[in-house]
Amino acid sequence: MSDTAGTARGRLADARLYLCTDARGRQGDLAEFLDAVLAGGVDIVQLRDKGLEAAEELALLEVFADACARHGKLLAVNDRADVAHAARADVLHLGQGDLPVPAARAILGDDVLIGRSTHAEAEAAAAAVQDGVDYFCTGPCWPTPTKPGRPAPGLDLVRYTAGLGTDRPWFAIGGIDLANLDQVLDAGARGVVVVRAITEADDPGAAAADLAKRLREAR
Ligand SMILES: Cc1ncc(COP(=O)(O)OP(=O)(O)O)c(N)n1
Ligand SMILES: Cc1nc(C(=O)O)sc1CCOP(=O)(O)O
Ligand SMILES: [Mg+2]
Repeated sequence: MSDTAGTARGRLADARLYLCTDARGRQGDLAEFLDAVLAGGVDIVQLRDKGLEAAEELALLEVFADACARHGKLLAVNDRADVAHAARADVLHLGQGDLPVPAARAILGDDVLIGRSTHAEAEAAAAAVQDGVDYFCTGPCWPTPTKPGRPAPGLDLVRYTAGLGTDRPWFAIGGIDLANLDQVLDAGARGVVVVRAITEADDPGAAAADLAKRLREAR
C-alpha cells in the first residue's frame, strides 16, 4: 500500500471527476445537490463563485465541507488561501494570475493540496515539476461560456500534457461533457473538471454518475 493511501494526496491520485460549481439558485437545495453529485461520483468539489464576499463564501463552504465529509470527498476553494485556511479545505486552486504557489504554501503549510491552471504548453510543463503544486489543469479544451474570453488551446494541449508522462495528477477542463468525453480521453486525459455538464443537467446526480462511469471505464 502506498504511503498516501487514504490521505488527501492519495484521494487526489485516485480522483477522476472534479466539479466546480457556484451556489446560485441553490440556496434551498445546496446540500441535496451536493449529496447527489458526490454520491454520483464527483471526487473533488470546488466552490467557484467570483462574486462572493469572503464571509459569504465561508458560510457556503460549511455546507460544502459537511457534504464532502459525508461522502469522503475532497473540498476545494478557488483563488483565496485565507478562505481555504479558514474553511479547513483540502485543496486550494490557483490560476496563473492568482497568488503565487510559494505564497499560498506559506499560508497553508504542506498538508493542503494546491492546484494550478495552465493554458499553454510551457505552463503545463512548468506545473508538472513546480515545487508545491499537487495537480494541474489544462484547458480550455473548447471555448466555454463559463470562462468567457479565455482562448482555447484545445485538445492539442491535452495531447501535449499526456506526452509529458508526468506522475503528477492533472485534469482537462473547458467545454467537457459526456458527448465529447471520449475525445478528451483519447487525447490522453484520465481526469476532467466540469461545470455545466453537471450544474446545468436536468439530473445533476445522474450526469455525475454517467461521467464518472465513463472515466472509471477508461482507467
Ligand atoms: C480545477 C480548476 N481548474 C481551473 C480553474 C480556473 O482557474 P483560474 O484560471 O484562476 O480562473 P478562475 O476559476 O479563478 O476564474 C479552476 N477554478 N479550477
Ligand atoms: C473555470 C474554468 N477554467 C478553465 C481553464 O481553462 O482554466 S475553463 C473553465 C470553465 C469550465 O466550465 P465548463 O465545464 O462549463 O465549460
Ligand atoms: Mg483563479
